[in-house]
Amino acid sequence: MRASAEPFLSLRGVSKTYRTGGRETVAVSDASFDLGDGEFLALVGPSGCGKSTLLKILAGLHPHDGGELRIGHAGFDPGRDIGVAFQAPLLLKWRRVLDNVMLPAEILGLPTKAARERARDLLALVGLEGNEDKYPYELSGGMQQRVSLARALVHDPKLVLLDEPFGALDALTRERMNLEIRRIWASSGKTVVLVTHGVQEAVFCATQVAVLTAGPARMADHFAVDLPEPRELAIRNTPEFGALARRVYDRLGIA
Ligand SMILES: Nc1ncnc2c1ncn2[C@@H]1O[C@H](COP(=O)(O)OP(=O)(O)OP(=O)(O)O)[C@@H](O)[C@H]1O
Repeated sequence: MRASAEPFLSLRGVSKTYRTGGRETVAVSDASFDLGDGEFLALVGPSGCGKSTLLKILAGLHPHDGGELRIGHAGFDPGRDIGVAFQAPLLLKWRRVLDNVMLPAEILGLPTKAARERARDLLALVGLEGNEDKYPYELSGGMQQRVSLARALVHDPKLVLLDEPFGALDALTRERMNLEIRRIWASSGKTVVLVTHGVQEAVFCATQVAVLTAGPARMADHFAVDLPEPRELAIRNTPEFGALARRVYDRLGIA
């Protein structure tokens, strides 16, 4: 692990209750954990357990209404240093693929030439070389999701928040993207938080796994994944991997 003395992320008793139409929904209760610099955290759990809500709190899109949250070190700028990719790709349909990827760099006023080069490199990295001038409607759902992943990285953020970014991909592309996101993570030193329903994906990708359960939403477990690096897909067949995956299934009450 690459944790420094002061954690990059620190949550203590973070909670969030939605109040709509006279109804209250406890989406997150008592989320407490530390995450070191350059760690890769997977938030895993069933639908409705509050994973997306927790990610949106980290992204600064939703306020939390209880507990304490600290992100980044001195000089960390949430507007500049966070990259987010959501379940839905949310591309602008009137902009070509390259211009969609460029969007955060434009908003932040980063030098155009360097940003365009980086956008092209990222599109190649996610397997979309040659699609730069297409419009989103010309791409499959999985390709659109990969554009949104490239867009989340274009401004070189320190913290990357990924909400089920591989959900719409076929199984083979999903495995390839798991390897790619690990490669990007390993070579960049970024801190990554990945929301997923996939137990195997969580254990394969992450250095830390947090298990959330629904009804009521709460954190059921949080552990380090001490598997050797770099990881290849075959690691999923080892007893060590199997034991960690079983631990998650147990916490989720899946026999
Ligand atoms: N904007 C909102 N207003 C009211 N309730 C909400 C809102 N967003 C989420 N919820 C509720 O909060 C709970 C947690 O939702 P959340 O989307 O965080 O779960 P999730 O674990 O990400 O689910 P999924 O895996 O299906 O995306 C659910 O009961 C959901 O209905």
